[in-house]
Amino acid sequence: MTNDAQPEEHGQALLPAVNSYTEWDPLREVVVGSLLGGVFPDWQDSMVHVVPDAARPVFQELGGSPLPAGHLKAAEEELEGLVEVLEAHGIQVVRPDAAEHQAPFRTPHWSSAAGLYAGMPRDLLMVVGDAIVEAPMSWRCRHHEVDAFRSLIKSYFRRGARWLPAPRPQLTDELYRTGGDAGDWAVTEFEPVFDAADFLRFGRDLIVQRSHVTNEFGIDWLRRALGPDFGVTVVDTDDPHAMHIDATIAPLAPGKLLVHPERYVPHEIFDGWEILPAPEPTLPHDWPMYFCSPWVSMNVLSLDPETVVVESQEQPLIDALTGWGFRCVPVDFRHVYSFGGSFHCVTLDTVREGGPARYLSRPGARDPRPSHAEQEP
Ligand SMILES: NC(=[NH2+])NCCC[C@H](N)C(=O)O
Repeated sequence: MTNDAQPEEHGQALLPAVNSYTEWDPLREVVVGSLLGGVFPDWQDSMVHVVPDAARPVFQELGGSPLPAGHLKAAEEELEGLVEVLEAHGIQVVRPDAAEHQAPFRTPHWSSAAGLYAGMPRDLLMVVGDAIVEAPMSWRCRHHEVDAFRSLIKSYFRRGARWLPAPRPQLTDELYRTGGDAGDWAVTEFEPVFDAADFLRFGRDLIVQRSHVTNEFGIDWLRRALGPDFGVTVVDTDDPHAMHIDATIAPLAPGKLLVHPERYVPHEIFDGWEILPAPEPTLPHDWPMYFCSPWVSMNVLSLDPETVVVESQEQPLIDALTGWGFRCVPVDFRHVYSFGGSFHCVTLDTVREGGPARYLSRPGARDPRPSHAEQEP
């Protein structure tokens, strides 16, 4: 495992340093996050919409404190296990730099008691073709999360990748909606914000959900930054805690969509795709889950259109995927679940085979809404 792999090292076909257009093409290189030194996030009221109820007092009381050492150590060992499995499949694995997540920081407008971790690159970064996009994340504690990945991004840039950092968000109080009606989003249209994990890539089309961390302004910014070669379509989901689409929809191969049976809302863009409802997760009800729901069971990672990395104890999902014709690669990951995600969340696929093909039913699909987000009154 090196942090400076050369494209020609990817085996038979020469591929650019960064090349990834879908969630399923054969994987050649991937970033795997690290939870080392991770801390509980400094509480912001906007988190109330997405943090599991049981975790709220923990965040409010322990914001900025280290994540529980024993559980974190087990999670880091599971991440190492994932790295070994990926390398055994001939996939190049690169990791982020160590970072001082406990360090407090401030801007002229606000301060944060600490950062968070470098465990979920999917939330922060997105690869679209040969471009690495840095997301303007709305949680203040994540404002410097990219620092742990910057040496990797600079290395990819030096080897020919495009680098698209979104406008650095101000994250002033005007961005956050406190209180309001149940249907209101936690973030206003004050400035462009999104988490990269609210998007999924289908070749020339991306889909995205509006969420408590992704606003229309952010979706508009990305649509314009990617230009006319890519369509960006907003799809609805039925998740009151909406943050990150990859535990609601998981494209596994061309025409095969794994979905959360309640959160998934049918959309014409998936016409012709086989919709595969994920079975109930098997996580014990008393398992510590600080950041997300047990439905991260469906947050799988495709190594190629036939092969999927699945949590080893999610037997109903393994059986279902096997029945749908996939080869499942089981990896222990329940301790990682506790800190916010699973295989798709903790990875960033920087090199996959394949190119900008069309897979969705409205070629060049675009959201018919106006080309810019209306400003909030
Ligand atoms: N990229 C991620 N961290 N995805 C995690 C999605 C978790 C989702 N909000 C849930 O609670 O089910």
